[in-house]
Amino acid sequence: MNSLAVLGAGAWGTALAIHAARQGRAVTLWARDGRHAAEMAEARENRRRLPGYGFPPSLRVSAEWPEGASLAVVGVPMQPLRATLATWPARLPPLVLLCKGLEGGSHRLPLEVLEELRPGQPAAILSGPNFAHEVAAGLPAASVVASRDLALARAAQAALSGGRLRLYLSGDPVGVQLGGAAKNVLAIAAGVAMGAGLGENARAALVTRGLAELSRLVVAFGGEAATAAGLSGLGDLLLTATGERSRNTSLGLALGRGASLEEVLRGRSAVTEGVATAPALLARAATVGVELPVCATVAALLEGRLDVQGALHSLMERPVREE
Ligand SMILES: NC(=O)c1ccc[n+]([C@@H]2O[C@H](COP(=O)([O-])OP(=O)(O)OC[C@H]3O[C@@H](n4cnc5c(N)ncnc54)[C@H](O)[C@@H]3O)[C@@H](O)[C@H]2O)c1
Ligand SMILES: O=P(O)(O)OC[C@H](O)CO
Repeated sequence: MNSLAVLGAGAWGTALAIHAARQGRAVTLWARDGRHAAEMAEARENRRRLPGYGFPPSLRVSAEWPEGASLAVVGVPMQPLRATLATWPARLPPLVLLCKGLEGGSHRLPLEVLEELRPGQPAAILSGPNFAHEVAAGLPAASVVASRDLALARAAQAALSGGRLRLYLSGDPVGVQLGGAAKNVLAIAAGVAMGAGLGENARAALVTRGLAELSRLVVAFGGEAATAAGLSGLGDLLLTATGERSRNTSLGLALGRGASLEEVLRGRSAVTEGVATAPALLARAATVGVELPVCATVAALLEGRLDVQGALHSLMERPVREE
């Protein structure tokens, strides 16, 4: 691997750029906004998205398109992915997407959006239990890099593993992407339960039944049940649904305490992927006849069709069945 580009200076892209540069790799962090790039180059830190973590010397910041990279990590969130890709040059190096979610409207997974726009573009997905600030702090973490193109996934694994970040390889990109999408929606459910004072029993039940929903969905889409039980599924669900640092859980907490969705979103600049993903996930699951009761309840809450008591009622009054 010669040089690595990180396209998009959000929190997670920046953390991975810092991590890779610490491993001695030549890394260019590209920001679309020239002012943001200039600020980062001056401060040697991304004060807008990941304050407090200085850039290693081998991390270069640029608003100029990084030519000649042999691999590029894409740090753009799910909803702006399509519009952002459309502005990029025709020829791109192999890509590693970081986003977790489904596109509203098309209900597509990240690699599907890419394939639709750039047919044949080599790409992988990286997903797992990773808060950006912990990786930037050099704390130990693990994640999964998945692609149908295992040679590319191996190249990404080699380029980004090292130090305290351990990447596992997977040939199940659909299962990995569904895990990253569903955990955001399920984390909102966990947050609502805690915010509304429903108790830790309720949270554990929601997370576990949510994992069962995810497993059914992964298998229905031709993925492996083991992927749902791995880092990108159970692992990320554990982290996101229990960590108050999670934007999805904290949004759920606020809703559970009685705030409206508009109030919560008004106060944030960072993405909360579960909001747009909840209805998209349901629509996608309906195409293969998979029922997602916990995710459906979150979607109904977000759309204002249910309040917390109504949500609780709709889940508890479902017919009892085998686990
Ligand atoms: N932050 C984390 O800890 C973390 C960890 C793992 C995965 N992820 C995933 O990585 C993706 C990026 O998350 P993040 O936390 O780095 O994002 P962020 O909110 O910190 O930054 C978003 C980045 O995308 C760019 N962008 C382009 N178009 C945009 C638009 N229309 N709206 C918002 N931003 C736009 C912004 O300029 C910015 O660089 C998400 O899908 C998220 O789920 C995040
Ligand atoms: O803050 P969240 O909820 O977007 O979660 C961040 C990461 O996806 C955790 O793996």
